[in-house]
Amino acid sequence: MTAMDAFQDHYPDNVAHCYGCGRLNPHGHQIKTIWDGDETVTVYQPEPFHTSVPGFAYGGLIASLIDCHSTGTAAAAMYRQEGRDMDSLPAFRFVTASLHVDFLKPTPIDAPVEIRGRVQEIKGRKVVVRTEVRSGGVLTARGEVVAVQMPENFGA
Ligand SMILES: CCCCCCCC(=O)SCCNC(=O)CCNC(=O)[C@H](O)C(C)(C)COP(=O)(O)OP(=O)(O)OC[C@H]1O[C@@H](n2cnc3c(N)ncnc32)[C@H](O)[C@@H]1OP(=O)(O)O
Repeated sequence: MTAMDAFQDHYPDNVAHCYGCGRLNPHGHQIKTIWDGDETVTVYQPEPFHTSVPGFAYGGLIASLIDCHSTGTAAAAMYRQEGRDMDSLPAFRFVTASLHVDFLKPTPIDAPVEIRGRVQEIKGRKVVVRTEVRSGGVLTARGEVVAVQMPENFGA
């Protein structure tokens, strides 16, 4: 994997349909996340239809970006910890067990949103990721996600 490869570009097809991060979902956000040193970065341009109060992004969009940025970060961190390429098998795929968001300021809709994440903890199948959301360099939201490796029998 090169520095500019997005984590989501390596998701196996059968788990690449997520509304937030699946590259195979034409209606979804299709976010792209990369490493920047020990941090992970996603940059996303909201669309006009993501409006909450006119001029500002809907909080659910911000939560969704934090969510999928963090599950992607969790997977990438596990590969990194094991010194494995993201295309190697078995694949690490994470789902959200817990999503916490603090909305600090309104997030403008007409500028790119930058989400930066850091891994706080890796324990067994669990990865805790903390994120900060900025627009124009201004911190507008913080998030914390508990991501858990998707069980074989997910949904059973
Ligand atoms: C795969 C590519 C798509 C990417 C998806 C993008 C994000 C999504 O929208 S995913 C969809 C939304 N999420 C879901 O539907 C998940 C539904 N929940 C589940 O399936 C299960 O509860 C699941 C898998 C999260 C955890 O269940 P299970 O595998 O039995 O976990 P379990 O063994 O109990 O716990 C593992 C660890 O996680 C912790 N944990 C589990 N649930 C939570 C929670 N809600 N809050 C905090 N911690 C939790 C446990 O405490 C444990 O930690 P520790 O080892 O420190 O004790």
